[in-house]
Amino acid sequence: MRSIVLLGSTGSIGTQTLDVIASRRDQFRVVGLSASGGNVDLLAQQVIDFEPETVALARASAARDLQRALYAAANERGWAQGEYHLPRLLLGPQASTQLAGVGADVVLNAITGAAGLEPTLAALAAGSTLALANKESLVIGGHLVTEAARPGQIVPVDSEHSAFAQALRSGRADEVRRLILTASGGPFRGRTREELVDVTPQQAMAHPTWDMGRVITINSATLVNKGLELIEAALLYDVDYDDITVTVHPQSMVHSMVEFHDGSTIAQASPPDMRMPIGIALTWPQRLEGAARPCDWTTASTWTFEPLDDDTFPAVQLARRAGRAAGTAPAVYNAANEACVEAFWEGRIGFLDITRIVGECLDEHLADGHVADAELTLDAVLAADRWGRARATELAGAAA
Ligand SMILES: NC(=O)C1=CN([C@@H]2O[C@H](COP(=O)(O)OP(=O)(O)OC[C@H]3O[C@@H](n4cnc5c(N)ncnc54)[C@H](OP(=O)(O)O)[C@@H]3O)[C@@H](O)[C@H]2O)C=CC1
Ligand SMILES: CC(=O)[C@@H](O)[C@H](O)COP(=O)(O)O
Ligand SMILES: [Mn+2]
Repeated sequence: MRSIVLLGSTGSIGTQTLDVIASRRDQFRVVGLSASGGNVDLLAQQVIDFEPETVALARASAARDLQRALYAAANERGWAQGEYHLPRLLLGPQASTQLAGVGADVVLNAITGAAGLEPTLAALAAGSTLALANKESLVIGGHLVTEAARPGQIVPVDSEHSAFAQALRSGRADEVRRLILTASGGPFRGRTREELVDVTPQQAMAHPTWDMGRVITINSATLVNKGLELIEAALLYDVDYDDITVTVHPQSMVHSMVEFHDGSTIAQASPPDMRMPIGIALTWPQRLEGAARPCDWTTASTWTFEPLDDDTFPAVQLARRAGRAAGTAPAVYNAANEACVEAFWEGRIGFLDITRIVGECLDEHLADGHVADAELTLDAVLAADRWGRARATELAGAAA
């Protein structure tokens, strides 16, 4: 029986993780759940269903709402007070970090954004296996995260990196020639820049193959998600940026590939369903039987691959720059993007402004304020994160 702490339990990855666990109570015990406090009704249902010992809420003011929601959810099931479980509550901005550090067998970090960094470090320090969906924490933390981990302690949940981990088992590290990172291309694949000027957040949310949270869905539309994944791959598998190729594969059936030095390419394929990578991350290195449906070979289908249009979607090139510069550059890339996604969502900037502002922030940071990789500290990452957000918000204001 593995004990699981699930951070970000009310989100897209969080709910799918609980879906995987729900039918396998003999294998997994949920000991902790965390959320920001934005959806206490769902969190209350999860508490009643999974009976975690501890619940962490980033917004302390949501605690009372959670207690009310728990009472209402129990009432709905006809339970009186005392008949349902009341977890210990951790409250405030550090609550998920405290929960991540309790020493569960597996901490699955499915928080969105840079807020996942300290929980990631706490899970590693506590010796837990870190099932990592929150790619931002690895990207911005860089070697602070990889060096805090013992070999194999970080298991990727991100579908592409799960594919790499699975394919890499086909050969030795010194037999790998390059990684091929697949991208769906997002909802605007094939469009020109002129055709992207007026696109709306609603159009950007129409991902062709995956149903995901807001930030990652907008990031898929700009290709910033692929930029983050490029840095994630370089850090996880210690591969040079020159040896990672991005290819657009609109069907999202092949989740990524590894090319070996004998000319062989090993691909991992399955329908776009996160329960597969979530399942294998919870039981790595074993596979979790029945985690998701396999490919259907009874009907005709076509899988296509095409080069990325870097002129229309500059996010991957910007990430290559940030990743190569390392140090605090990836933190600025991510923070500026998070601020821009919010500004785009609120109608303060246009779609093309997102990568334009991220690029400008990166240029300014590299010219002045960049902390090199050798000098990187947690404080430097957090300062770069604050600076990137503030500067991007300023530039977004000027664009409005
Ligand atoms: N969705 C997907 O298919 C995939 C997602 N990922 C990655 O997984 C992560 C989560 O994505 P996704 O599930 O889509 O996101 P969602 O927006 O759907 O969910 C985010 C979750 O994080 C919680 N949260 C947000 N801020 C905080 C905080 N400061 N402290 C604690 N909890 C917080 C939210 O709580 P609340 O509801 O209370 O606001 C919610 O539970 C991201 O890093 C994403 O890039 C990677 C691959 C695929
Ligand atoms: C499911 C998953 O891992 C997402 O990160 C997915 O990759 C998004 O798709 P694209 O960024 O390729 O559009
Ligand atoms: Mn992915």
